[in-house]
Amino acid sequence: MSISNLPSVYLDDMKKILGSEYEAFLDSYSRPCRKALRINTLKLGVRDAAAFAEEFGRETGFHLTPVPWTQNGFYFEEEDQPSRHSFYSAGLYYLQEASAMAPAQILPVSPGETVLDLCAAPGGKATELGARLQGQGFLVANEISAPRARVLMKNLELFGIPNACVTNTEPARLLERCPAFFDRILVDAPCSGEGMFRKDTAVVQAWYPEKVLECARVQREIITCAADMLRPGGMMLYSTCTFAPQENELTILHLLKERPEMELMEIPYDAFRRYFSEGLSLEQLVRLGVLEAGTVGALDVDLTKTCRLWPHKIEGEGHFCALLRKRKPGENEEMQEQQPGEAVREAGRAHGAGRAEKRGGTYRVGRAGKTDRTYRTDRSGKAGRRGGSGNTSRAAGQEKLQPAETQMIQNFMAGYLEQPQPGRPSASETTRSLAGLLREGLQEGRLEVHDGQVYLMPAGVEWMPGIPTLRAGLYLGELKKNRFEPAQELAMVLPEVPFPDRELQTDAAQPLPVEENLREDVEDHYVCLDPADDRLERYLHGETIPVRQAGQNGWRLLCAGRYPIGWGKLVGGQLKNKFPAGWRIPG
Ligand SMILES: C[S@@+](CC[C@H](N)C(=O)[O-])C[C@H]1O[C@@H](n2cnc3c(N)ncnc32)[C@H](O)[C@@H]1O
Repeated sequence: MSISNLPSVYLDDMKKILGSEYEAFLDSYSRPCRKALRINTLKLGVRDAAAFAEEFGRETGFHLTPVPWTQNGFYFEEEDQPSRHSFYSAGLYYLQEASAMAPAQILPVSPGETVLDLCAAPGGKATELGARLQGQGFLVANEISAPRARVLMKNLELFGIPNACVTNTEPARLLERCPAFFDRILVDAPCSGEGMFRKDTAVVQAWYPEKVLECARVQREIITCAADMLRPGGMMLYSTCTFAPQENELTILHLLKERPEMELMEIPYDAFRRYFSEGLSLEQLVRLGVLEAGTVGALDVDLTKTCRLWPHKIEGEGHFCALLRKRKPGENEEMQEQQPGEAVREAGRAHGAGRAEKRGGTYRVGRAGKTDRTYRTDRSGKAGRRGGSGNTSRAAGQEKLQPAETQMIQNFMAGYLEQPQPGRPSASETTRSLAGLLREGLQEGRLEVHDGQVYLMPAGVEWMPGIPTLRAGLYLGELKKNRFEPAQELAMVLPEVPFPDRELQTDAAQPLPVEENLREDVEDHYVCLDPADDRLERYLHGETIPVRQAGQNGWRLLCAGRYPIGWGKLVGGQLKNKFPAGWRIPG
């Protein structure tokens, strides 16, 4: 990127903000942008980043270096082309710019929490938040744009997140249904994108000076709605990929004035101090002419608690992050006086006690482990999920699952949720716990069927109609005349093959000796190919592929190495392709 292509108004502003660092900042435009990927911790454990980089690098041929401010982010080299590796189709990682990994890293998220990503498409942060829940709790990933919401849904499905709901609505409408509802909220706001200028010339071309204030107006609305959806005691992370203070520190200032119950938190700098810089102070904002000097005296806030990521200081693009918390009632007097509305406070208290309930019936939430397992939602039907428009309500087409049907589904799933036998090498901890969660869901009978489509519902959540929803619960497959046809979404949440040492099929024509530790029932469930086998690529294009005939004809989970990528039906040494048309990679 040449500096001569950058708007002069933008450069003037940057010079004022950066002062003596301006030249170094300009130099960063002549440095290449490093590409990065983030490992899906639902599917792979990363305990020691350096060791993982080496081991996974050996397995894939990638040249990986840890991104220092994340636990599971790695730079790769141009030649690695991880999007073309079969592990990409197994959902083992997400390609994401290194600075963009920061917001989801900074927001503390633990299994069991109720989390909202308010501006979520295409899912760079939502996939990480979902992975961090480790199947427990609930993620609502919302996106205002319908086409982008569909991309978001696909990415969450590819990541195998079993407890996510994808909604497609405006923040204000979501707020009507969910006041004081979420434990954690991420607001990765639409912005003027100045921090991406180095990486993407299209963003430079789309920029104009007024865009900064236009975005700032939208951000103020979004962040205020988000704060009202946060339960007292909950935390929110606001981020942008721009440098303009009007979209960053001033948006935070606006929120703190409008919602005094919100407080700015120190970003845990122990982990991040070396790489991130402080946000601009009130005095700096006055010097820049974006804040009136007269207002500063009345403000009691330290905006330097926010943080900025600068491309001349780190190997990443420009970002801004602010961590906020909503005080609980009684934490201070001022907050109690100005809490926005009695209803919100009521809902928040109930939620704190383990169950949120808004009277009038817009929503109720029972926490995991409760016997109340009703779950309601607007859910798009088959056509909707594959790109149609309508959201059908739950009542339409809902059927009762017969005990024999439940049994059939349980039998089908059981083959893929086995615990490794004692003495056999075991799958990763994460994988085993995910298998446990699925088994638990089946045992608790959290299955629902709509127009023949079977869903596994997250534990103890009830979601009332009224929110346009693309996906809620995990789509397991379809019931057809006493048959169960598994869905791609199910393939993506199934654990890795629980036999790490199993030999891989390398040649369809050459039968492998049956390994000692391989039982017939395993042969009846999986086809595992070497991750570099070109039959995987052919499968991803939609072709039928030849494989070794082992066990009976029927459904097989095709795996890249040990990691599932999709279904096929084995018939006489041919694996008939069941990879959905919408997922196929153009040939
Ligand atoms: C920076 S992007 C989000 C990127 C995403 N968090 C990720 O990591 O992949 C901002 C998103 O906000 C959405 N958006 C635009 N206008 C909005 C509005 N008024 N309210 C809520 N979201 C909006 C955009 O469609 C866009 O997908």
